[in-house]
Amino acid sequence: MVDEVLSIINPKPNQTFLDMTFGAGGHSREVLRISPDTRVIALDRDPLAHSYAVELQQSSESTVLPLLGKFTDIERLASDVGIQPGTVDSVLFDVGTSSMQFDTAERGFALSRDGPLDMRMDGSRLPDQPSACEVVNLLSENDLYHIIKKYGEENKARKIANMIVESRYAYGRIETTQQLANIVKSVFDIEYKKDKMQRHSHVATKTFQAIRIFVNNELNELSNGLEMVHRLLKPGGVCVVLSFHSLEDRIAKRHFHGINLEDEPNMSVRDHYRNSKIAHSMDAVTQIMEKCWKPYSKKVITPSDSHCKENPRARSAKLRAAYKLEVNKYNI
Ligand SMILES: C[S@@+](CC[C@H](N)C(=O)[O-])C[C@H]1O[C@@H](n2cnc3c(N)ncnc32)[C@H](O)[C@@H]1O
Repeated sequence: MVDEVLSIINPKPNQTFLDMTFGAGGHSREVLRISPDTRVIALDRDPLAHSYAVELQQSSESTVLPLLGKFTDIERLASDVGIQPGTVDSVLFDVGTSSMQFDTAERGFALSRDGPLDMRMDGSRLPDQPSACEVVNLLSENDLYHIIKKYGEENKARKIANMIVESRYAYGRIETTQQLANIVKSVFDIEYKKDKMQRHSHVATKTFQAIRIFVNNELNELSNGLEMVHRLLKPGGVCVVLSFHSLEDRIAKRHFHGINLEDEPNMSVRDHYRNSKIAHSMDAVTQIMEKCWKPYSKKVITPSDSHCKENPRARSAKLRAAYKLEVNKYNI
């Protein structure tokens, strides 16, 4: 959805564009093609993606500032290169894994390629960050259940967590993506099932997604990152979030539109309203969040049918955008 993203960002000379997910630099390069005099700040937590941003900086006539770090490092990193709060014109989060990460078996993201169970977007640069291997082998059955249920929205989470722990006892450490895929597969009678969009997806897809989200703390990163970029944006500046699954889209929606209790998983609206104290505090949170952003559109933007035919992977893409309102309520 590059065209949609660019038409919302609408880059102009002397403006500052913050690419929070540089990856292979597809979006940043398009911004510079349209507007070479836009300054691009290129963040990524992945050292390989960062090296591409450095290459772009060295080969381009434009101003490119490569930053290595996570969304939640952005205020510190931006300040280190002289970017002050309230000075950025546009921001893009194109969240999820890049094809460079997914297609490299050694990174351990893909269940279709056998590799070590790793899944760390930062590679090994942060010594304290656990890999997928440590998560799968060291966490309790109950913790694994919660991760697979919450981040994978997997109905068979309980059985899968149990099977992982049984396999650890029976066969020792689970080291590879194929071992984990086979353990999950043994809980199902089939290898592939149809997803909501009637595609055939491997039965371990949701479990892999859940573990990846946990390893990289992806949902907290996005939520806290949105608060930080709000402070960096100018009033009237725009933030775009392009996501590929519902958990991330829900976070963007919460920030840009406020909380809709009807949308909250595992949460009964009636239960909340039974306790008026909670209902009151939820109302207050909603109001504060709504005053931070003015949504670009009421509804989520999805790719056209023709776009999906050209690029089937884009089918689950969801785009939301919002403008920063004058008053920054996050600062109170
Ligand atoms: C889908 S790719 C972006 C592709 C990019 N827009 C392009 O056109 O090439 C997502 C990128 O975001 C990075 N990423 C994901 N979560 C991040 C986080 N919390 N902090 C920094 N980078 C992150 C990943 O490392 C990955 O390179």
